This record gives sequence, structure tokens and C-alpha cells, in this order.
Amino acid sequence: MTGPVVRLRNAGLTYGQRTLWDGLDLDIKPGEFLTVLGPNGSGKTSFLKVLLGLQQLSRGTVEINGKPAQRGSADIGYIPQQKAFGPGTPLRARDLVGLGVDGNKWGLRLKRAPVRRRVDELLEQVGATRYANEPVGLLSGGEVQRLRAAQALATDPDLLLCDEPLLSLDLHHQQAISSLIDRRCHEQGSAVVFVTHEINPVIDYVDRVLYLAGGTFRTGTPSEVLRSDVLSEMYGSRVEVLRSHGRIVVLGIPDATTHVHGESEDDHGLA
Ligand SMILES: Nc1ncnc2c1ncn2[C@@H]1O[C@H](COP(=O)(O)OP(=O)(O)OP(=O)(O)O)[C@@H](O)[C@H]1O
Repeated sequence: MTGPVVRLRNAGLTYGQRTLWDGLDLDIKPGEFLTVLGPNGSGKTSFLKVLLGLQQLSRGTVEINGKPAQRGSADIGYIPQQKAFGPGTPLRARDLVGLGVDGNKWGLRLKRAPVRRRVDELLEQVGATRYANEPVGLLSGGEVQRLRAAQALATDPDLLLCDEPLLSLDLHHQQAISSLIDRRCHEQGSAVVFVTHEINPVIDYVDRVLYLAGGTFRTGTPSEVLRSDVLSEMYGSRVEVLRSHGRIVVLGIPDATTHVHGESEDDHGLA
């Protein structure tokens, strides 16, 4: 039997006086899609940084494929939170994707033709063929975001980390990228950790939720976690999870963040 891709034991992260989360025990298996939800500043990006080996835990342990998390792991693909390139960046769209294909094969670069074919295939999958030869500094935010997704998928990673990967994508490309990530997860067996403020575009793909808020966390299926009683307890004030036209609307979150979730409690018999 294969072990978990990610294993956290009694994991905690504290910055100064502020504990973001603590006592987190979590296994993420191959082919599992975990969504990380929570308000601004709750520690979602920090959680990804821990998995990337860029942030030390304050307590506990984190393992990726049975080894302590470390920087530059070839097992991990990462779609970072959106970053723009300067207008003069001397890199074409296809070069950025190509870095994902052979950029970490120290001195052992793949032959040019196979790399080109793989890059073309990835560009097509994210709908970026049209601008393959454009300098990245001239592309829109959404166009760059699609290249970042292609680059992260290039290595067939065991673990795919996605930090708000659908930001600035139109609906069509949100669906294209999220279903690409879903196929990588559920057909090819990558574990996916997907940080988002809006679960709606991926609700059909999510196996489990990690909800961070108020220095604490909850894990479970969407129907176990996205409930009035659970969120009210986490936020320490009354939060309403309402059903409306088959969607869940979360109201009353203290920092005025309102999540719209695309799943009905009815669908899970929680009414
Ligand atoms: N290296 C650090 N040292 C001290 N504090 C930090 C550090 N990194 C992040 N923080 C703080 O920890 C909190 C969590 O940050 P993080 O970026 O993980 O939140 P987030 O949930 O991803 O937020 P958002 O939804 O706004 O992207 C923030 O208040 C941030 O300022």
C-alpha cells in the first residue's frame, strides 16, 4: 500500500504571539483533492510554504513522500499566488512552461524535440497556444496564470500546490484550469492542495476541506465543515450558512469576508 503524499503530525505555526494553527494531524493521500479555506491572514499561504519547505513549523513534523519537507522537491508542482512579470522580462510564454519541463534536471536536459512537444501539449491544455511566443511581460494576469498552471503540471508532480490559481481567470478558463487540476488529481493520482476564497468553481472536485480561522482549524468533507454550527464555533460569533438555489452562502463572518459556496447542505442531508 502506498503511504500518504503529505503527513503532518501535531503541526503548529506561530508568528510572534500569534498562533495560526496548532495540533494539526493530516494525511493527504495520492489522488486526494484538499481545499484550504479561511479569511485573509488565517495562514493558508503559510500552510503551502510549510509543505514547500520554505517555512519551518513551530511545532510538530511535516513529511512529503515520507521525507521531511525541503525546498526544491521534484515531487511538488506549485502554482504560486499571482505575480506579474516586468514588461522587459526576456522570457517567452513557452520558455516559462519549458522551465517546468526541464528546468530542474541539473545538466541532464531533455532532448529538444520531446521538450517542445511536451510544452506544446501543455500550452494547448491551458489554452495558451495563441500567445506561446509572446514575451511574458506583455501578457495579462489571467494569461500568465494559465502558464503558471502549465508549468506546475509539467513534471507530473506527486503533490500539486495551488495558491488561488483561478484568480483573474474568466469563467471559461476557470473551468478549463480547474478540470485540468481535477484530472491530474483523480485520474493520474496527484495529491492536490488548493487554496481558495471561492470553493464554488471546484466544489465538484473537492474531497476534503481544511478550514483555517481564528487560530484554529477544522478538517472534513465540505458538508461536514461548511455548516453554521462549525463555522460559528470557529469564529466565536454567529455565522450563518444558508442554502440558496443550490448554493451555500456564508454570512456573518466577522472580518466582513463573505464566501459563496456552490454546495447545498440539502445535497448532503444536513438540513
Ligand atoms: N514570515 C512571517 N513572519 C511573520 N508573520 C507572517 C509571516 N508570513 C506571514 N505572516 C503573517 O501571518 C498571517 C498569515 O499569512 P498568510 O499569507 O499565510 O495568510 P493567508 O491565509 O494566505 O491570507 P490571504 O487570504 O490574505 O492570502 C498574516 O497575518 C501574515 O501577515
